[in-house]
Amino acid sequence: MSTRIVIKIGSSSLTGVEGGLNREAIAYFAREISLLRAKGHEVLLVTSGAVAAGFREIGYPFRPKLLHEKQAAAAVGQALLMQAYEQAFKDFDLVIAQVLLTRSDFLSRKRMNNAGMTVEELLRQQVIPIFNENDTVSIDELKFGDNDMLSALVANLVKAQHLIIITDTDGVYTADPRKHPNAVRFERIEEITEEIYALAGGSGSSVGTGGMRSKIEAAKVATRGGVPVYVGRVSANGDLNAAVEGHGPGTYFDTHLSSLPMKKQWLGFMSTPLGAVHVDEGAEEALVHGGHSLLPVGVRRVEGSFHAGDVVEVLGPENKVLGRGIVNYDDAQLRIVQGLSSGEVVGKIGPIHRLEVIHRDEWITLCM
Ligand SMILES: Nc1ncnc2c1ncn2[C@@H]1O[C@H](COP(=O)(O)OP(=O)(O)O)[C@@H](O)[C@H]1O
Ligand SMILES: N[C@@H](CCC(=O)OP(=O)(O)O)C(=O)O
Repeated sequence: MSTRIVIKIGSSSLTGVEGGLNREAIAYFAREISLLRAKGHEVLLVTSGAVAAGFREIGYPFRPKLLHEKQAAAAVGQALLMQAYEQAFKDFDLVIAQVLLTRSDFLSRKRMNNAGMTVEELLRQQVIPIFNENDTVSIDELKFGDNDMLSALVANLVKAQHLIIITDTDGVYTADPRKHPNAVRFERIEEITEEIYALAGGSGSSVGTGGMRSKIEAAKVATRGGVPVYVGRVSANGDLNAAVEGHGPGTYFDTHLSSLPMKKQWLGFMSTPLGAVHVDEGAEEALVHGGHSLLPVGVRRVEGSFHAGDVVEVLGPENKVLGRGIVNYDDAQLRIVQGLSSGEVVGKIGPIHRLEVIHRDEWITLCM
């Protein structure tokens, strides 16, 4: 059956330690992807490597650390990267498209939906969309930084059936295998727990950015969105197909969920909360386990400045983030009604449009 597959290739798999593109690697990935296409699968690529490909060309002796230097290197490297992909895919009669996105594109549902429609059209026309972060315009606070999270958001956006994150290690180990040779690989991770987060370290190479931690964060977002994830190395003929078919030598992250509605994905993983609402134990139980809305009576404290319709984060009695929702009160109003029963609320501020602080349809739980 034809499936939709998002493949993320990290800098470490595309470039040498001293920068510059590894054209053999690109030719190899093009061949592997062409085999998936020949089987009728739809393939979308998320590629890193612009900075790594460009820094030597521009004259820097090593991968730059300053933002404007990285942006300059990426501007040079992105062109080289796409040129290399274009040549490599041409050998298989495959047409590619460049899609550069920033985190702020995902903050706006309108821009995100527009990007989604363009990508659907590219796929209809049998084109392979190749995504990267638009490094030259991204600003530090809004950067993906590495492309792991971008690949998860793209996989959710297009409702992919697989997200394959290709890196330079055979998956997730009990510790960074570069530093701990006795570390053991996880074949399957059914649930991403705090323990799994704790054992994942940063990048082990001089060209990679996020390390295993950012891959696990990305896996969490993708699996919550209903997309199963594979993390591993892909280097021999047939490896990519094996990874897609479930017998790759890396780590699989299961999902028991069907794809979340786009509105909830946006709420949970793309929106920016403008304030925080602290709730008591009863409200935590109602929101997280009961599937109920948040009422004023459960609110203990309000932080930040926001308007009705904005996104806020909700924290439990132990300051744990429980989830996010769209709030129906301005922060000033909410401070007046916090802790009040429903009858008291109307007495205090008069007739209101919606009593719930956050309606359950506009809520996503993030603590499970
Ligand atoms: N628990 C772990 N299991 C596997 N790899 C880990 C772990 N902790 C840290 N790493 C490091 O993460 C690196 C992969 O991430 P990164 O360098 O960002 O690669 P990429 O460029 O492919 O995104 C590995 O080479 C490894 O050194
Ligand atoms: N957008 C950047 C990604 C930076 C990066 O190193 O990412 P990754 O290799 O995925 O950890 C680039 O193309 O260089």
